[in-house]
Amino acid sequence: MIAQVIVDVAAKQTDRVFEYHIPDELGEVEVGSRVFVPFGPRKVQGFVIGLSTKSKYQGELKDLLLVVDEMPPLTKELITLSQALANHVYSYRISILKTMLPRVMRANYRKILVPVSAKAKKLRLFQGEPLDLNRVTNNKQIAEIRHLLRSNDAKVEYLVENRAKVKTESQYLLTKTKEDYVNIYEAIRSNATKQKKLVMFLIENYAKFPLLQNEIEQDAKINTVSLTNAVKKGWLNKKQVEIYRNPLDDYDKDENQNKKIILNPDQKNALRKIIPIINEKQAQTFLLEGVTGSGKTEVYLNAISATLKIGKNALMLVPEISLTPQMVEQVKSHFGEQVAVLHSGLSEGELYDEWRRIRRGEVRVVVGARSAVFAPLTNIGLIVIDEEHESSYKQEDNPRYHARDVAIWRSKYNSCPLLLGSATPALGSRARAQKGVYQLLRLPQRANKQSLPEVNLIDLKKANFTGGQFDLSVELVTAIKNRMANKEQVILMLNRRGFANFMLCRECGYVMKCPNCDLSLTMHKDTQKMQCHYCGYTAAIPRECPNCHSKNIRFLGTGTQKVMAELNKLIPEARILRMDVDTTRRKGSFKKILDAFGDHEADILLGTQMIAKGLDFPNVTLVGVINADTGLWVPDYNASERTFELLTQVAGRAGRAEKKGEVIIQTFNPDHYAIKLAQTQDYERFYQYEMRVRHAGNYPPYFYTVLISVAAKKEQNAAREAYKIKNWLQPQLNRQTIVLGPTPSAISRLKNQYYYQILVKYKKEDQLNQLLHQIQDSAQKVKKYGLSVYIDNEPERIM
Ligand SMILES: Nc1ncnc2c1ncn2[C@@H]1O[C@H](COP(=O)(O)OP(=O)(O)OP(=O)(O)O)[C@@H](O)[C@H]1O
Ligand SMILES: [Zn+2]
Ligand SMILES: [Zn+2]
Repeated sequence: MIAQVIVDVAAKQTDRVFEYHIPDELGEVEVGSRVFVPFGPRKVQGFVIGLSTKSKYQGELKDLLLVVDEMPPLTKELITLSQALANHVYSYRISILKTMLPRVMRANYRKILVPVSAKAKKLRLFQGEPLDLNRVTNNKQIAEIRHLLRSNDAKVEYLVENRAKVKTESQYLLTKTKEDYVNIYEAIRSNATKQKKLVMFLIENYAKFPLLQNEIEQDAKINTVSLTNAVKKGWLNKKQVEIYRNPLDDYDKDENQNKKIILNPDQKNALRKIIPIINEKQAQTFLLEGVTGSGKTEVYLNAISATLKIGKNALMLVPEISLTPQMVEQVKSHFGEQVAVLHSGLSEGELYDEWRRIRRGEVRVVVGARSAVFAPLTNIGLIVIDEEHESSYKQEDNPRYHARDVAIWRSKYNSCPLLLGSATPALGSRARAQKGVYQLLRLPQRANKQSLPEVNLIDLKKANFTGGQFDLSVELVTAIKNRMANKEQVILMLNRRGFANFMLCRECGYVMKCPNCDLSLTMHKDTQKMQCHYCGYTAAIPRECPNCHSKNIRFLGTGTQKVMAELNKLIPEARILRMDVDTTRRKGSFKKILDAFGDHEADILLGTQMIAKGLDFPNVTLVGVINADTGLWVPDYNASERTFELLTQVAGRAGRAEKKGEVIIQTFNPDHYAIKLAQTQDYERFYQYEMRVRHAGNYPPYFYTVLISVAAKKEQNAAREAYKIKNWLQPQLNRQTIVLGPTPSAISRLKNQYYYQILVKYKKEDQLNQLLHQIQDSAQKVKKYGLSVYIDNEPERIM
């Protein structure tokens, strides 16, 4: 047999199928397997994407060396998907295949130097074993290595290091009959109490065996020494077994179980449309547009139940799952052990375990963040995407895929419905529903008939502030105090989008910037450093202007820490929880903070955008937005959409149960339509308005867009190459197609690279895909000049 392999070398020349002969001793090799193959002078990893009996290749095929995993990590579906996606997102197929694996399984290559000649083997350099080249730093050694390589006394090899470790534990098995153990028990000296205890345990728990070490130790307070002795005496056998780490151990399983929910008529209506399509196994996409607190989750859960009922499995995506432990708890309490969870908050081991449970067909429901769209789940009968408008569903790095597009592909492949849900659908999704491509379902009211909260706008240009800072208006502070007097809770959001805490000199206007990037440095109080958010560069906080040495410098902008200090001063009795990137860095900290807030251990939850979505706390009656505007001036065509969506979502956290909610939004632009329409939380009106804006500007969803970015160390090289691309591309496109640029990106320099970009807006271009692939291919050839070209299909950000 012959294996068709995609090798793990990301380059144009290798972005194709290579054939290898499968030697008999490897047995049957399946499609989807990870393999190890000789490739030129090296050995590399690859994926088997097909099998054949004949080859067109004239010469003799090399042998496949080994199969890495017991079970092929990728399914046939995922192999097929990888091809379609590579074409769509202008990525090498190997990059896609690797993206489909959990992080832990993406092999690390270790370069090692292996002695060849007898002379080399005796060298001190090797000390009897190959040398790890990644560890070599000293110049003398490097010279010696070069010399050995040139004289062919040594060669470089690549070792694949699989980081994923299976967790094992000791398991004990019985060796004798129950009667035997009784006899043994009788024979033990009466003062050997530990032995007696152990054997009695074996007799009493005879039917429960085999048992894991910690099960025995926990149950019977029998220690390891006793167990080891028992094995020596032949009373027990011991072996190592594989166990799964359970990431949901710390979730309270029946928290929601007592809450019996009777579906309201809108929810029932939605399900009446969805369930027949699940049963008929049709690839229909639904858009569930339901206001905040309308009970979309309940619709998802019922649809998943219906899917399981017909013997099919369900895949559910949520944005950054660690942000919504509430959602995970609900799914878990409904479907219990049949659920696997995949997200970046898990440890590598936990992720690997969950992933294997899915691959082995041991679970029926998968919940996860963006990359879970590649879960190796089979027999899929329903895909759900919650908060489908979330921009985190688009991966910003190569491969630049959108989870929604992948879900649509899988829905077609599996012939099953896709259910998208949001209170603020992406404009493009809503437009597709308008055209009938998706079926629109609406939940226009909150689940319990409670009205949406009332929203007040505070004009920051005229506001009265309390305290010495310009962060908190009198109205907002008064409202917080009122709510606290009622023992109700408050969510305060500080918008960090397009925003920084930077240093400005009031004498000469100097702004402290990163020497590598074109960005101002952000001040971090906790680390006492000025930091670049893109490359990580840090510098000390200056006491005087680095430019003119004036002491008259200011740190502008506000941060959660500063607001927290301010609140502590103004309302000393307030208990405040802070939630931002700094307080949530450690695993599990999200859940801790949210649990504490849910248990009313604090009055105020103060956080960045991460608290805007999905939270459901019945006791929250006031939501305050400290600064609504920062995102409005980001130079992106969708800045208004993002702002409307964020404000509507965060407003929706207030008054979700019996008590009525109130929202206060502080803004410099109370007349901007995105803010005014967020005040009424009227998505449909925003949709109508924004569609006209997009139409006038020839923007999506009226046009498709592709962004071509060119990066180089020297600015003129990036610009020159960008013009070359445009001049080559434009004459080959239709007249109505718009090609904008090249322009320097809004952030034109990042990590010492200059960026120029071209935006192509088009309605119909049959050749474009092929032309872009050509651009990508020729970019490979000029790579030696330090140029790189990125192609982003339907970019979420044009900066
Ligand atoms: N039929 C119902 N009757 C009473 N309460 C319900 C019903 N359906 C859902 N709920 C409750 O309403 C609250 C809001 O529901 P859910 O969190 O699903 O809203 P949502 O639509 O996802 O909102 P958001 O978009 O703001 O996240 C929850 O506490 C839920 O338990
Ligand atoms: Zn930088
Ligand atoms: Zn200065």
